[in-house]
Amino acid sequence: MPRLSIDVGFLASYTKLQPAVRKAVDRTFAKFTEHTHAGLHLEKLNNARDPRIRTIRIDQAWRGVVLAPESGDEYVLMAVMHHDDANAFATSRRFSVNQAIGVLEDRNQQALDDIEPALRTAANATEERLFAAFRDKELTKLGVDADVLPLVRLLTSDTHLEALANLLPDRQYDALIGLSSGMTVEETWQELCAHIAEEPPEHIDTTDLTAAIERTSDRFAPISGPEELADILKHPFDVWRRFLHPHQRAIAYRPSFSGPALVTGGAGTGKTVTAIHRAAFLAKRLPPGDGQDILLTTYTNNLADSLADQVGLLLDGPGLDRIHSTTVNKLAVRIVTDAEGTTPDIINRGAEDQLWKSASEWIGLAFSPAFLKREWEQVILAQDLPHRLAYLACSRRGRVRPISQNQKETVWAAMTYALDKLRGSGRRTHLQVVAEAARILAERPARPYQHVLVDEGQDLHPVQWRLLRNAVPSRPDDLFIVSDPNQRIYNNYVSLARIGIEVRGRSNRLSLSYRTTHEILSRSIRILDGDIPVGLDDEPDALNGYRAQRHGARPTVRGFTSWTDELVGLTDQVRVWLDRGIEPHAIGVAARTNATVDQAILALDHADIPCATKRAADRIRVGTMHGMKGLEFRTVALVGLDDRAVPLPAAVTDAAEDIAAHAQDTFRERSLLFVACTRARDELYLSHSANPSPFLGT
Ligand SMILES: Nc1ncnc2c1ncn2[C@@H]1O[C@H](COP(=O)(O)OP(=O)(O)OP(=O)(O)O)[C@@H](O)[C@H]1O
Repeated sequence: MPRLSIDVGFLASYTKLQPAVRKAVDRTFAKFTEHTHAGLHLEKLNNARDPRIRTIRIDQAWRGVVLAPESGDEYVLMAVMHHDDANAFATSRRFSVNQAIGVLEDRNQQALDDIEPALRTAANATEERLFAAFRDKELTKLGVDADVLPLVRLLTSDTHLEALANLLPDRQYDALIGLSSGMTVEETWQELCAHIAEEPPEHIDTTDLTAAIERTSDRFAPISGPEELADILKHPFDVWRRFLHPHQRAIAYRPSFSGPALVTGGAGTGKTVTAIHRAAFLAKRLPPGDGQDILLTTYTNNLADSLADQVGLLLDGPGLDRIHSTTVNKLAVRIVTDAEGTTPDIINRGAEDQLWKSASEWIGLAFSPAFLKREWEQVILAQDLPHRLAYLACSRRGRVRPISQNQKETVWAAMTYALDKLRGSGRRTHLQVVAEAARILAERPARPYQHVLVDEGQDLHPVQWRLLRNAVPSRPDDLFIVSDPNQRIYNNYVSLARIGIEVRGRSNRLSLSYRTTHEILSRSIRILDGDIPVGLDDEPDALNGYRAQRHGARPTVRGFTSWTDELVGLTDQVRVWLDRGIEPHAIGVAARTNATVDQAILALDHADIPCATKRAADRIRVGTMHGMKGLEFRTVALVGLDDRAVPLPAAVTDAAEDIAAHAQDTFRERSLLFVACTRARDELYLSHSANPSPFLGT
């Protein structure tokens, strides 16, 4: 039976069409999936570099370009273009299966033929050869095929190689770039393997298009029938729904993980997308029922809403109502409310800070409010220490500043004072409510969920992990966790193994950023200054292999002599973006503190630029760097990046008080700026007045 696949480039060309042409395209290609294409005329072209490429009439002006087999039944929709462009495209392309890694690739054969004489002339003028150090056998092992090899032997410089960037098959070009930039054959091979989910077989059958298409899931999506085609064409911009990187697909659609699984990867590598696909996959497998069996949870309400929206794009009908998207804190409030019959009264952040201030004063300022709060959250709540003796005996994991037993007595006295006061007010902190919910679930005979999926895992507190652990029975496919320790922006340093969540042997890494450009990524990585955080699996996370395929403008860094001028600079920049046609909601502006955010809003208002702190289609979004977590924009402006604000002195423990906490806090501030920068898809603008943040200098 004929099988149809879509090339991701087809969707890109489809998005540019007028609605009437789109309709004609829909009608034409629906026939393919109905297997009645015998009646469609696939036009063979004279001079085609690949006899399998045909065009198909959409209407008077438009043509589809299709890879159609001479025998066999694998069809690929490649593009839809204006008649002449379609003919030029169709005659110039040639498809092949990469002989090293087995992916399906294409080249601009006509342009390669055209450029060959110039390369030969240049080669005749010199003895130099770019790849003289490599034997044919080595190049062949890296996928360079018999047609490309003679051309490669003519190359004399990097510039000549770069001229072939969009002409050679992508993976063959990548291999050559790897070698020319000084990598060994083995290192280049490792890089190539990043494009496939599994080691390729010993022998690749270069005539097997079906297997090649399956290995190339980031570019080709096989279609099961007319409904699926219609569904894809209804959401042509949401490419992530069907085109997954082979690694994303291998993780999301793995039949089963024998226990909790962890997915790590830098910002924008599609961790959330992978979790959403996994949730949809698990939902479709659930036996019939009417409960919400899958918990999909994340850090903030906004992100939980966006997860729910994305799940809705993947699943409609069965399965969708089985997934409960919420935050851990909201889940806890619901459990406690159900158990106690009333909604818990939660203390706000200002009142909580005041509480620790008064506790610190009560012990004669022997320890600062920040120290006490951290000790309460990171030691007492984290280790679930129920009484004084347990605290005196505990090892204070995660806190490096040593304190004596006498000092522990003082700290405990302050804790007792603060907690008594809190109890007296009838209120609780968020974490206390979460701890209570974890306890309630632990005492119940049954767990409420079949599967729990966690996004932004790096920022959850041990108490929140205990709740999630108690929300699902320990068994295969219980927990699926997504995390990036380089994006940790709260004070939670968790070892999952200590909480009874063992992910060893089930850790997976994603490394290709789909969001941002190479230039923005390089700038953002420099902010981290080479520090390597430890992940939830107790392994250092150096962002190995983290990369972006797209290139774009280098980020702009602007220094001003005053904050007023800096705000004028901001409004000018936003105006330029708007004038270039960037939609307001695709522009993000962020600053380190609420006060600077307020001033940025005032400046934008004053310049008649509509803005809001929440998502709105016709307004640019302004918020704190914390508020940018998990979001993305086409362009991002970060303002107020002075040495007085980034790192924010109030958020960093004094080195004299606790040197380890100081280092942790400083890295957390770096991560915060990293998170904010990596929200940008295409352009990043950074500005400061006075001295720049030290993080910009590295
Ligand atoms: N396979 C894919 N094809 C196309 N786009 C993708 C793919 N995977 C992810 N994306 C897109 O890349 C962007 C980043 O994806 P996602 O939010 O899942 O990354 P993330 O790793 O969770 O990012 P962060 O850690 O910064 O929150 C999104 O716009 C998403 O739609």
